Amino acid sequence: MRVAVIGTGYLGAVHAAGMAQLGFETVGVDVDEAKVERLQSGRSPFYEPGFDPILAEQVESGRLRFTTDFSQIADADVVFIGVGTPQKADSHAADMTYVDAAVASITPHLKDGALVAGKSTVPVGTAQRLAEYVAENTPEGVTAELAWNPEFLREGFAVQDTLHPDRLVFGVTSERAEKVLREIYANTIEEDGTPVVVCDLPTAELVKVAANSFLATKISFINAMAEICEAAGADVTKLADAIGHDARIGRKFLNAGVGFGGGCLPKDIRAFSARAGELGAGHALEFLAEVDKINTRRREHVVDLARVELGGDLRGRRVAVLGASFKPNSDDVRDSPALAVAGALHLSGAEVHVYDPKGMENAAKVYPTLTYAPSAEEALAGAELVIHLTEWQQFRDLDPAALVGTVKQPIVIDGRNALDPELWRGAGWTYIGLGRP
Ligand SMILES: NC(=O)c1ccc[n+]([C@@H]2O[C@H](COP(=O)([O-])OP(=O)(O)OC[C@H]3O[C@@H](n4cnc5c(N)ncnc54)[C@H](O)[C@@H]3O)[C@@H](O)[C@H]2O)c1
Ligand SMILES: O=c1ccn([C@@H]2O[C@H](COP(=O)(O)OP(=O)(O)O[C@H]3O[C@H](CO)[C@@H](O)[C@H](O)[C@H]3O)[C@@H](O)[C@H]2O)c(=O)[nH]1
Repeated sequence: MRVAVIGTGYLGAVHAAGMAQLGFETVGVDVDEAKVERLQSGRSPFYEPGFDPILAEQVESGRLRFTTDFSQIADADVVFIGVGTPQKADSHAADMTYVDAAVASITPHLKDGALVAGKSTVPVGTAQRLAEYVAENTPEGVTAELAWNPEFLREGFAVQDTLHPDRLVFGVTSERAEKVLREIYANTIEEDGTPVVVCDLPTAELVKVAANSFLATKISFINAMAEICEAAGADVTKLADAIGHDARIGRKFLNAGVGFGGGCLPKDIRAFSARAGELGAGHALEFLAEVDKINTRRREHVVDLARVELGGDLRGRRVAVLGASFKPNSDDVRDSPALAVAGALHLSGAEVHVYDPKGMENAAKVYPTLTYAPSAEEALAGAELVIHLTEWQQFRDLDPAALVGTVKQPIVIDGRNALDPELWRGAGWTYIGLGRP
């Protein structure tokens, strides 16, 4: 079988390389010429652990190629759609222009029997609408079908999650579509025993936003507990350990701190709520507005803490921010809590020096007025306050004893509760965790 992947961002590029790695001849199509050129030369346009070698190897083998020419999908048996669905500029809803444009661009080139498999995260009802569009607009004599196959990969683990997902969801309208998808994913289904959930189109679309809503709710739940712990003088990390031992709750996604960000969780809960409203079921998801509010409050809380630690006025105060990407092992700064905090401090007049191992190039595009330091040590030099906001291993490994003499004032706010309080306090620092005494 031959595969095409439309949209070669974080999802699509890794999916395309994964498909090639599984032995399928694969073409990745994107409208971004620079991105396509870079990918075609075997170099990744973004940082994702383990991706570069697979990309280089598959492009080199000739099994994987990238183009801006949509007619190159003409021999594809399966065409995956992985273009962006960002939040609209003027509302909480998802911007569907990219998905609609991608489907309009491939439809004239689809071959008879092709399966279009949507992977982008979309408002429920999109798949049915696109299925009708494809059925009505394929060339004379061509019958093509549409399925929805949502993607659950995590950035930082994208390669592993693409090749060995926890589960597969096939939203289909025919046995044939299910059979094609089972063939595509035969490797993981047979070797890993990956569970497959076969369902209708709207259920497949909803599984994706339901999963992200649950994850976001879990994080905001523990951050709400952090607020209570702060008020009561309790420790949210111990609380999370204790409730997490209950297998029904589980410890994962109970790390309290500055909250969730990224190109998925924040915009997905908002788009889901907006769509529920359109369906007349907005009341069912009112709690997601609270989840969002708790999350935003965490960022504000860190800025407030910084202001208090610096005596009430941030103007002219030198602050080191460790972290720019929305999570470690990624260069993605979309809706990054670290950058939101750094930006707010800067707007309040602080002199902010940011360091991140991989996210600084992207950060500088979004926040060009912040100062970017070439190393963590240089960000810290002369700082009156250090704020740790993205828990890269490199930051966990910092030696507080070696750094204590380089700052003007040894105070650290650990916005991820990931540094060792005893170690930092033992080295002479004032350590402030979130939701911890
Ligand atoms: N990033 C993730 O971890 C992840 C995981 C699961 C699902 N998703 C979902 O997958 C989708 C893509 O996310 P992403 O993070 O890869 O986004 P991204 O912004 O990194 O990539 C999107 C790509 O689509 C391209 N594009 C836009 N319009 C196009 C068109 N008409 N034709 C061809 N290409 C076009 C863009 O140039 C860009 O390269 C979103 O719906 C997102 O919610 C993302
Ligand atoms: O206990 C936790 C866990 C995560 N986070 C934060 O939550 C955000 C999202 O983290 P994560 O979910 O690991 O990253 P993503 O790569 O955005 O992945 C999510 O979004 C993707 C896109 O939809 C889905 O495919 C994934 O399954 C889903 O986990 C990040 O800012 C994390 O710092 C916390 O604050 N506390």
